[in-house]
Amino acid sequence: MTASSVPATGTADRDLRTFIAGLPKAELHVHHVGSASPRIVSELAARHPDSKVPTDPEALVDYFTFTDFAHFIDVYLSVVDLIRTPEDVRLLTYEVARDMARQQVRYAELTITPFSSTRRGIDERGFMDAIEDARKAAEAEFGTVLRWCFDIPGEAGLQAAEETTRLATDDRIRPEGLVSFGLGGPEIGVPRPQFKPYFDRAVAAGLRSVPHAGETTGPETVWDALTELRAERIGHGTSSAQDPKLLAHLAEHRIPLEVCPTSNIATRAVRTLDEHPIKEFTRAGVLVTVNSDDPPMFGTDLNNEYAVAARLLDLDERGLADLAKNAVEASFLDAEGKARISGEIDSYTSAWLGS
Ligand SMILES: Nc1ncnc2c1ncn2[C@@H]1O[C@H](CCC(=O)c2cccc(C(=O)O)c2)[C@@H](O)[C@H]1O
Ligand SMILES: [Zn+2]
Repeated sequence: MTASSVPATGTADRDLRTFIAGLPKAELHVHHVGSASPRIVSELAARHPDSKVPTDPEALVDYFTFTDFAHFIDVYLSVVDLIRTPEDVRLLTYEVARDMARQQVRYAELTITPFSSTRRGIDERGFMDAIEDARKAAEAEFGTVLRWCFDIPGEAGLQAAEETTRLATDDRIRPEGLVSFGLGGPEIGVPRPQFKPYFDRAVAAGLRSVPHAGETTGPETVWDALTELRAERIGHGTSSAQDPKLLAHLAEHRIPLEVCPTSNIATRAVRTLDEHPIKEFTRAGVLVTVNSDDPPMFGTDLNNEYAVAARLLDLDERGLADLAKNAVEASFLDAEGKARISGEIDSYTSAWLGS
């Protein structure tokens, strides 16, 4: 690289990052507890000083460096342990929405694991009221629309599945903002088909099926998610790239993938960004959405994930706008909500490009 090409590349990258920062966006794969910023984590850690989570935001960077997926889940659960009261839940949810609004996120489907909170003693009514209260405040004050995905922490077993399904389907407790039903945590040793009866009940109650699959195991897990759990979108789906028939199936049936590039590196599911299969997905015609998963834990945010995708997919502003519109299309918003955000994306992009 010549010395003179350095500033030119830097400028183009900066311009694209500025474009991304203002681009209206939707986020479809982001975890509630995994979105706690260093500021929120240190505030919660200070409230609960018996925890092993560092209170110093700088020390958190080391604490959030993972040796593998199992280590990530251990650290994740230590942050779950910081959330002990409905007021902690409300603070977390409201502050997460504020961070989203700063990034021009207009709509987010936030994955929440209510079982992890109810089993730690938070009253279920208090929990639901706290997330709903924060959802309404966030929409009124920041203009960010939140919807919930309740996920089963698969490794916690069928009792967790039963409890999550009850909380998601019982009209007396399920929150108004709930739209979908998921399955998270480790995949190794946690076969997807055992969760079929729970997904059947959730789908019968009107929820959309969005399990994690193919993040840490092979394409057969994605097939299981499709055939047994009736998945309408796939969380990660990274290993789908190993199975051309699966890629063709995802493309033909318009089953979107919720791709989270930096997460896959941080948990060591993929070795390097350059080896990430996102390009193979778009080449096969799969509807790709880009997401942040657990942004502060992975040292990223949604804007950075769009910049990563721009590099891996060689996208310009129009390509990035199309990527943002993929997320709107793949969302569980109604037609009017989709048209509104897509329209905003188009207006912003036209104004930016001066056309
Ligand atoms: N990249 C990710 N890929 C997958 N999942 C991810 C990712 N990021 C965040 N999660 C979240 O981690 C939770 C894991 C919780 C879990 O395994 C567990 C096991 C045993 C007991 C308990 C408990 O609470 O006592 C919890 C999942 O439910 C999911 O929401
Ligand atoms: Zn996830």
